[in-house]
Amino acid sequence: MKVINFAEHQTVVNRYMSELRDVCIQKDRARFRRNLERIGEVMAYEISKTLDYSTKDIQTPLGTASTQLYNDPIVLGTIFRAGLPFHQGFLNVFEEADNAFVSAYRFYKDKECHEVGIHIEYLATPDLNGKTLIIADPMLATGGSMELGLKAFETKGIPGKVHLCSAIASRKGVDYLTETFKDTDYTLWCGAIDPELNDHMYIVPGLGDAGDLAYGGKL
Ligand SMILES: O=c1cc[nH]c(=O)[nH]1
Repeated sequence: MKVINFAEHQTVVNRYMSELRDVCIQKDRARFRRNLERIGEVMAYEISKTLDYSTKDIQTPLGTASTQLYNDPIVLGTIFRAGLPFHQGFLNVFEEADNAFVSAYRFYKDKECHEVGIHIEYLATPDLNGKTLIIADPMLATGGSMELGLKAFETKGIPGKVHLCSAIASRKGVDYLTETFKDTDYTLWCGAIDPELNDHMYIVPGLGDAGDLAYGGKL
């Protein structure tokens, strides 16, 4: 598996990332969602460079223009709920794509929120056989929900190509997925890779709870 870290490059993505993380700016929910969307748009553009293209002739009012168009049948997969605005960014770019959804939530062994696992409940996906699957999961903490989300999707067909996308990943999550998918040609795209996970499996410095920041608190 190949890992791409946008934070290693001097691009506008770093500005979107800093706004997501900034404890004052992130209070503006609409802006928080839009920044996740914008990172999705840039990642989608970068992924478009890896697709398979063929030459097509386009009839204009004045003649014929020859152009390179991609052939990949794209499916955009997302993990509820924080994945939704990130997913929208990919869909803005690959607007003809099919879509797949899975719900994953953490369950805890005690009131102090010590995590024991991730539970998959809802799954809605088209046939994935031979498709180019792009999974949007903005916070890659342990890597568990990305792995389980992919496994859940794979019950509906084996994709030809897989792109795993996160806005912020932890070093531990990246190492876990790199080991788990070491014999694959998957690509993991990260807006940044942060050094730590705290006792509650939140990424540090991270940004907090992406789902709550995008959509408000939950019970
Ligand atoms: O830091 C984290 C980790 C997982 N999910 C989040 O929203 N934040």
